[in-house]
Amino acid sequence: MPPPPVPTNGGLRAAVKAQKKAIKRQLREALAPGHSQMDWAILKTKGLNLRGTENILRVTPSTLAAHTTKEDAWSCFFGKVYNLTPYFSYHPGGERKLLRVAGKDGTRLFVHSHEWINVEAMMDECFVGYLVPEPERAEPEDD
Ligand code: HEM
Repeated sequence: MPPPPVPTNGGLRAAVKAQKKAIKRQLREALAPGHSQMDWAILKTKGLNLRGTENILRVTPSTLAAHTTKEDAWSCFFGKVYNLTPYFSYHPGGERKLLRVAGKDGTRLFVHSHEWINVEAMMDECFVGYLVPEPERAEPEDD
């Protein structure tokens, strides 16, 4: 097989720039010690209430939209709503990516980034409830 083409000067510069950018991102989003996926799995076995609610709820889009801060972030994946807050510091893709989907349906971005990840299994202890449509408003009655 012939060797790969040597990049021209411009191509090389672009490659180095992309590499530096990737390293910067990795450093910025490095997980703190004790925050690996194994640590997350262990945390889930501790019997803590990670969902932050007592019962499984029916969540409307407007209720979902009220949970947008890092301290209180809900998102929906494949029709199921999860409390993201406990997972922020464990997410290998960084906290900012999770915050992007807080308060809304994150399925599209989730699938775009890693469709192979089993969100149901990883976030089972953070399951808040099912996304349901807004209740229909009663029409005012004519006299
Ligand atoms: C609760 C939902 C989520 C869970 C459980 C989750 C879990 C994970 C896991 C386990 C990885 C590591 C994958 C690997 O090493 O192969 C990862 C990486 C990543 N995640 Fe997520 N994720 C979630 C939501 C999201 C969302 C909504 C986005 C985008 C907005 C996102 C973007 C990314 C990116 C870009 C990476 C790659 C990081 C890298 O390789 O440097 N994730 N996520």
